[in-house]
Amino acid sequence: MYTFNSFKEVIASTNKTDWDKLKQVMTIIQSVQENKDQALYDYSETFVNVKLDTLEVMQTELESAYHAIEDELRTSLELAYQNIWDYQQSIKISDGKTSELYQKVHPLNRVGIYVPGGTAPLVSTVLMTAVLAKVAGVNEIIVTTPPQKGGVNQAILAACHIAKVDRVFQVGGAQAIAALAYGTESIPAVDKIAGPGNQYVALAKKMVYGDVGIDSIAGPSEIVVVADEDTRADYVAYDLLAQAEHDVLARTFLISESKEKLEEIQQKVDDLVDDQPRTAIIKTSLRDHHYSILTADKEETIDCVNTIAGEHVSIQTKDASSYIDRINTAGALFIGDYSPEAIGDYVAGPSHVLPTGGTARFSSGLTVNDFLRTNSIIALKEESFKHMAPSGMRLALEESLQAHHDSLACRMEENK
Ligand SMILES: NC(=O)c1ccc[n+]([C@@H]2O[C@H](COP(=O)([O-])OP(=O)(O)OC[C@H]3O[C@@H](n4cnc5c(N)ncnc54)[C@H](O)[C@@H]3O)[C@@H](O)[C@H]2O)c1
Ligand SMILES: N[C@H](CO)Cc1c[nH]c[nH+]1
Ligand SMILES: [Zn+2]
Repeated sequence: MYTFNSFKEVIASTNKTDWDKLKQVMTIIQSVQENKDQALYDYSETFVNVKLDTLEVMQTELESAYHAIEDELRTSLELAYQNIWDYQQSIKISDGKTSELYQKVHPLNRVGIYVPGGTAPLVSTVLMTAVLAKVAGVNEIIVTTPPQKGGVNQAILAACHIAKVDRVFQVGGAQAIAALAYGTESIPAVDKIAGPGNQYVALAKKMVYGDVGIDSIAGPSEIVVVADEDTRADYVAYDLLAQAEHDVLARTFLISESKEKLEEIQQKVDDLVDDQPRTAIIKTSLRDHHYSILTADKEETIDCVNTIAGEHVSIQTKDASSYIDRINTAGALFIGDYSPEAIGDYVAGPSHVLPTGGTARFSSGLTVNDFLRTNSIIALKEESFKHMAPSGMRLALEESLQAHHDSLACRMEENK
């Protein structure tokens, strides 16, 4: 158990780039740039032991998968689809009011979406990304997801059909990010890559950024839970297990001003962990990346949450709503007993693709607006120009940029 002071040193040292892993990822990216499709076939054999005949999944397979999955699964996907669509539509930015100065919004042309599938097929991620691109009006949506023995997961394909994804490729890891960034014989280069993934995917996105757009660093999952003396220990325990089961690198943070509650929750986690099918992953994650922090008071609790800048922050105290205005670095904030993080993973509406590793200090969760770009419009009338230009001319002289000055001055002189 940490105090906030002892924890501060730990958190400062954990959010650093793993340079050795980054070098491995760089080798993969360079290999895809040089050998294109062949590198993708080779990495499929190396990393997932699958010998592929083709990289692309046909559209007809998406439709067949949609009809083949269980009715209950199809209905669940469709409910999630609708909630995601409605929420994203409600937050979509639009053109500024037309005047002499305003902003115009344009959908991106072609985007690549990464759907994780290493240790679990993240069906929900298809909807939490592609639907947003669709609401934005993106012209072409390309999904990549790791190859699987026996073919790509049927529910992932069905979700791609529901979201009207244009093309699907069975390519995973850093090699998928490289293919989307630079293109291969089969996979066209995209304008922006979005979607979460493990450390290799996250590092690859970081490396290709600039040659292509990325959404954020959405790496191994994290949760920060705040509990008080009345919090349900079983609820919190399951919430911690739910994030720990994503990855051995997943991080879980539990904060309370009550030492007894921290101990009770810890005991509950210990009691439940062996019943989970992914117990090996969970135990490693908890052993290496679980932090239980005892804080002195509410101010310190808030300071601690903001310092972590976690992907998910779940407030399960009696005064949960009072935290909303005070937490300013959460990827997403979950308030009260009936907003568990897992409801956000699947069906609430906001995307579950969120920044990790402290990057929520400066990045936001994925939204429809990540698939739009804006440009400003400057369409001045003569009168407005003539009002502004003398100041511009003076500033140009201050910068020793005579041609800038003259570009304005010649228009001041015209039609005098
Ligand atoms: N932050 C978010 O928004 C968010 C959302 C959903 C999931 N996630 C995270 O996504 C991740 C999914 O991870 P996953 O592993 O199950 O699937 P993944 O699809 O992200 O990665 C699997 C691929 O990683 C590559 N890989 C595996 N081991 C490698 C190695 N040693 N060297 C190079 N490449 C290697 C392989 O190509 C493999 O196919 C988890 O970390 C989860 O927490 C994050
Ligand atoms: N919790 C993950 C984001 O960290 C998203 C997810 C998808 N499926 C289940 N969970
Ligand atoms: Zn999850």
